[in-house]
Amino acid sequence: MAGIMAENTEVIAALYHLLWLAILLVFLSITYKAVVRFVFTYRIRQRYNDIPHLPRHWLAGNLVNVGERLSPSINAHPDNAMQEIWDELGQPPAYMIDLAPVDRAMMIIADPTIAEAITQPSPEYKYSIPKSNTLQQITRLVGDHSLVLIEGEEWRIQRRRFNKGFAPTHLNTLIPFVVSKTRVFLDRLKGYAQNGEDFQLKDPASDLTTDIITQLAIEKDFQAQTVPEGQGPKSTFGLLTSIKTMSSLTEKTGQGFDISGYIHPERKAKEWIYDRLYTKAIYNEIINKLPSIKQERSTSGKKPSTVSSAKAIVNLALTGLDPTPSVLNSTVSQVKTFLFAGQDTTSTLIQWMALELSKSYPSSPLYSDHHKQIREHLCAEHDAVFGSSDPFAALDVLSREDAHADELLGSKLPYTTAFIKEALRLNPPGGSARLIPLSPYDPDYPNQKSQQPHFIDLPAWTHSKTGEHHEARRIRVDGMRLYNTHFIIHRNPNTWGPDAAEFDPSRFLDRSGKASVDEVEEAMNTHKHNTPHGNGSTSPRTTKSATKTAQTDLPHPYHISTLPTGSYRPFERGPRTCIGSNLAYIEAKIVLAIMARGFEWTKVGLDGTRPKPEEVVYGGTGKEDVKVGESQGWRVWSINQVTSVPVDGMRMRIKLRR
Ligand code: HEM
Repeated sequence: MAGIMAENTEVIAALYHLLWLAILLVFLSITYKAVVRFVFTYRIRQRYNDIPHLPRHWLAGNLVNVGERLSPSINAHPDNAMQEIWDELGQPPAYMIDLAPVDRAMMIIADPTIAEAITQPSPEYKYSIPKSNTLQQITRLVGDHSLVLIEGEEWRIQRRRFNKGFAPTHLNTLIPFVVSKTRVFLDRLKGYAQNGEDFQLKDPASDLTTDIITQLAIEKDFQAQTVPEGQGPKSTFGLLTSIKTMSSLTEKTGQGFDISGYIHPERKAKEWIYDRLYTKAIYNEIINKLPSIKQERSTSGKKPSTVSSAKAIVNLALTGLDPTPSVLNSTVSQVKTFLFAGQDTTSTLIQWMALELSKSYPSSPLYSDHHKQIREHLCAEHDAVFGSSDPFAALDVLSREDAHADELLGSKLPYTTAFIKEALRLNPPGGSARLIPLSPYDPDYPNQKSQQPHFIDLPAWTHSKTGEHHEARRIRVDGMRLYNTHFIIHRNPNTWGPDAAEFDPSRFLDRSGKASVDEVEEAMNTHKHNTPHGNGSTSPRTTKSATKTAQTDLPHPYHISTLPTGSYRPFERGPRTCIGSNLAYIEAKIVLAIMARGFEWTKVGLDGTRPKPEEVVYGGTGKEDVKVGESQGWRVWSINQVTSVPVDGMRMRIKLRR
């Protein structure tokens, strides 16, 4: 008995010591982390003083004064608050938000030359400065091997594998399918016109883009436009519902601090379940395709000689490869990426285009003669190319085999293209966030100890309010997140001129206003291969900021061809440019060809006619629309739903025009 007691005492004493040891280890680890954080904060406070910024608290930096403006309760995309701060700071080329000790500092970029410098290759960063780790928040949505997330050689190999699926030669084979799906979209619009009820354009537009991207990616027609909600792929656990749910559950970066996002177990569980369902469904679709891909190979004995002989992007990407687990995993990630990236972005573009059309009708409170002229130009071009007898003739013409639809869409619609470009300029659905590890030691990147300091050139600028001049200077940026804020870059009056906030497609037309779009593209890409300097420095070749050459015969004084390189970048530029831009243009051109001539658009609610109190107001803010609308000057603004989307789903009422 005494022996057992003694043994127990020893065990208890040993456990007691272990407990103390554990407490000591936890204490040391917390102390170590606190010291690292302290040093990190100290460095941040020392390093970036040369970059314009709002006043900083000695301990909390900009956490409070910027955090208040980014609060999720404001229900606006962070780009809006960032533009507000930029204005307040006098519109500098870039400014800093200091989030230490909670997070690293962030640079908000408004100047195209800086944006260009960080997205072009350099000796240090072969495929441009790496993406920010904040993007990891979309990992479940797009898969961990997604093109959007991966870096280095892995990225290069994957991009090469999938580029062919988005090449114009391949996309052109898809035009008949896009046209046939746009017919279904047209039928839905006609339905809304007939019943005269308000609707959110986001619904038919995102169903259309879903139908197109699922076909292109995995050759699967889910008939998103006709399947009723709650059935088939739109049932509770259906594939289309899974994508939407995954997207809505994704944490929104840059949206201030929201504790519910971190501790919501129900949300985490839901995310896990839908991720499993979604990934499995995509995986099965790919597995089911393997026999036909093999068949294609064995019948031809070699790879298909033209990309057009195989339609789905996965077919193209898997042809000639052994379907090893790693190949299949990365393919699943890319398909998830395409389904996500191919839907909301293009649907959002369609919605903003409709808003601009609505301003051309006297019923709109935002009516202007300028908008009416723009619509007339647009319709005249459609009359000339597709014939004037039927407003929907574009769909018939484009489906005729002898029509050379690719040429029509490629170069015969310069005004339409300019209209689309302008809609994307004012309302870019995304931006690009990059990150350079802190030198010489970064707590999040311990393997990067030997890295050199990294500098970029901040061009000279004049404070928009005080008129104070600031000389150009080199600023140190390692350790920072660098955010190319397309929303600000595209609306920067120092680049785009005093009417930067106005919708005007002539910025993208040539002298005659009729030239082929290729010429405009050429002008835009003149400095395409602009490579930054080495030695840990990123410095663009073009440093002029809105330096205007006297080109009075251009249709717009701030014509795209006169602007600094990289002023226009809705799809981002450099190696990590969007893979789907050609597809987005094809879709937008076909849709615009029926929206402009076929319907009279009336915006309802925000930016349009004010609803009566008893009317149901729906959209991102629900019945709050009216209240929030008042505070925001009754304009449609964008909110953060992974990409930037119109707050009210673009609520419209339409009539058939002819
Ligand atoms: C109006 C439509 C679209 C806009 C404005 C747009 C915009 C962008 C932007 C700004 C990026 C860079 C993101 C970053 O740097 O983190 C990007 C990348 C990407 N986009 Fe798009 N996108 C559009 C449509 C599409 C479509 C239709 C697809 C595919 C089906 C697509 C697939 C991708 C992919 C895979 C990437 C990553 C490319 C890489 O890093 O190699 N996008 N897009």
